[in-house]
Amino acid sequence: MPDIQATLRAATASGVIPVVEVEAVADADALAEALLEAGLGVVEVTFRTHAAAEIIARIVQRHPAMLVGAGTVLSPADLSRAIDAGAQFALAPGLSRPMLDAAADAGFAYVPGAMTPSEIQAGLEVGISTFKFFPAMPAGGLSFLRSISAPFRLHDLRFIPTGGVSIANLADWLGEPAVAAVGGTWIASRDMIRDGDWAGIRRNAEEAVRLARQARGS
Ligand SMILES: O=C(O)C(=O)C[C@H](O)[C@H](O)COP(=O)(O)O
Repeated sequence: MPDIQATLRAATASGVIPVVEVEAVADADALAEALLEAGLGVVEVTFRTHAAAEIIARIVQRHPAMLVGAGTVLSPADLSRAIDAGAQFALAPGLSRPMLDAAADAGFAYVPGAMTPSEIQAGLEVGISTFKFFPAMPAGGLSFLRSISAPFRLHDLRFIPTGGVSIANLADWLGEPAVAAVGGTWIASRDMIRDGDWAGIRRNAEEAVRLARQARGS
């Protein structure tokens, strides 16, 4: 099992993580290709469709350049399915004790959601310092994130804001040192995937990569 911190560094290296809901296994290849062609080597495949585990397995097997995260992982059973499918990391919108325990037992890179100081503390207690910040915009945006993370300044927290993130605010988020990457469905929305709009997905991904590079001065 690769080092958890190294996996999370790789997953956040581009600054952008597309969050996808894929219904049809047949769409996995075209989606992965569109993202990879745009220079995005990471994707979060959410367990919001019954095909999620199969889609993860397919991308892992056929597109080794892609780092595949399992998203919306809400139970230890989902986590096992994600790991068996070959996912390299897992994320959730929230945080729960059974999930923290299951991920620790598996030694697996798990990014729970946090939008309260209590959730941050619960993660820190088990050695987790990278959190999804969800729902980022409705919760109060960057100023809210700065406020809740301020007391934890000695803990080197890293956040992945999702929920209302888009090209309109991506640069603001990535300008914040505690933000490791942003995530969102806008790059490859459910409708775009269903309609097979691979060109549109590639364009969105290219734009996100370009803006993220600009924002980070890289
Ligand atoms: O399912 C998860 O694991 C989540 O944490 C939630 C997602 O990241 C958001 O649903 C993305 O939100 P939008 O980009 O505004 O559509």
